[in-house]
Amino acid sequence: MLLEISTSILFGSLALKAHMSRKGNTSNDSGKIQKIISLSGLNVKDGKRTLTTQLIRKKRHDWGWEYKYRIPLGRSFNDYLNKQQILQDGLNNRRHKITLADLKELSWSWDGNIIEDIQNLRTNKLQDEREIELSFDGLLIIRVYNDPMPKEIPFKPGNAWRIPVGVVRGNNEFRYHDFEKVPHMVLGGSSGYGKSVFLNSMIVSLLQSKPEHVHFYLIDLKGGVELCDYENIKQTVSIAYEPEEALQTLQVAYQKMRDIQTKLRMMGKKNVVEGGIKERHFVIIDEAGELNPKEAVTREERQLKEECQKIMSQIARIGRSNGFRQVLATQYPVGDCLPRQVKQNSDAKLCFRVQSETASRVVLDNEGAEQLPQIKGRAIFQNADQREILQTPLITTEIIEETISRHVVKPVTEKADPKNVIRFTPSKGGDKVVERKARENLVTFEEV
Ligand SMILES: Nc1ncnc2c1ncn2[C@@H]1O[C@H](COP(=O)(O)OP(=O)(O)OP(=O)(O)O)[C@@H](O)[C@H]1O
Repeated sequence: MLLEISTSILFGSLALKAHMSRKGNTSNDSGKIQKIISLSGLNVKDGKRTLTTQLIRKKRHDWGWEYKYRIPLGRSFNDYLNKQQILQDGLNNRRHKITLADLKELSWSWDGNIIEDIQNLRTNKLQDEREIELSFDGLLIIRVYNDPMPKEIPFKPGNAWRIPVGVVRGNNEFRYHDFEKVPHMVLGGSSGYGKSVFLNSMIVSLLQSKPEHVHFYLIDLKGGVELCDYENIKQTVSIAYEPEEALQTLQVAYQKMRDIQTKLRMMGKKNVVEGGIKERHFVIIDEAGELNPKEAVTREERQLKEECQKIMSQIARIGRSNGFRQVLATQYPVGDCLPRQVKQNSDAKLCFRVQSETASRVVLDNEGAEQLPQIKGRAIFQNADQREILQTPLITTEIIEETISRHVVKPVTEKADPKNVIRFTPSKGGDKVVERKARENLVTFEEV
């Protein structure tokens, strides 16, 4: 009898331990974190005293543990941020041990080959990576997550002017960006981390939820490889692949914005919402760094790029009330690649991994994006209220093609009313602008 009771208690506690361990709830790493902090040289010597990083609070959550530390005088949050990888690797070391709970779990699913099962368990443990995140609110906050974030999230459209941005940790909740609330966005990230995929998700989401009211002014300075798919849809008013064409596309957008402004003034309304205007106009520039006048070789090129940046700044300043939204993406976030006024007016920022703290500052006004893991689609999304790490959706070519196929129109060649013609210096690709403007029956360009 006594033996039966003690066996039940033993197996009951083993089962509970295995369950807790599966949920990651038994692993309290505060001691280990403090040890790693100390070994990586973050404590401070003050004469004979050593000032340490003091644990103030720890809290268990469904997703893992949160630890709060007071950092010693003489250390900054950045010092800890620079050691993030060391901390993460140190914490993951311990997981390589096979525990009693693991063996207990194994016994439940044992299929007769214990050696192979233990080998598999060890391999899985070695690949098992917990991720950590650091932040600062007066105290250093270290979050240790039980499970890594998913590396691939399928595309899911938003609704109205809300587009999907990505999925956050823990409950895998989708975050959206509402262009009615925050009209402009900047995107940054080193090559190959997901800027263009994100732009595609955004355009497809808008096409699916607002096909009758969305208008695009697309500038693809990566030679047209990313946005050319949208060239022949009715929502694309103008598209450009070279800086000269970019100026024309921006001029078309600017002219339209002025027309709306005049219309609203005549109606006595302050903005498109008050004026009942449902159309929204999206100026999207992939590789805005190509329009940086500082990078120009000739005087003409510099003037052209300055003109482009002037219009981008004006759209950023007065676009909101006139229904204009601007999204700029850049792979080279250096100081002046994004005009100051554009940055000041773009409260939404999405930054994939970048090379340096400086690049992170250009996009986010904060460091951090240089510490993101080398995972495609992993980004920091920041607006006035919050800053979160998320995994952006991966849209498939099939979804893009299927969405586009619903809106393709044949290029129209008729000209607009001659009295609306603006003159411009000829360049490659000008015809494309003429065609689209004529189709929309807006102001058109005519070569001189
Ligand atoms: N959200 C994502 N989830 C998973 N994989 C992704 C995601 N975004 C991009 N990728 C992968 O990364 C590749 C490169 O993405 P993308 O073309 O968007 O990079 P980019 O930042 O625009 O690079 P570049 O500036 O060099 O063009 C994609 O072909 C895809 O395989």
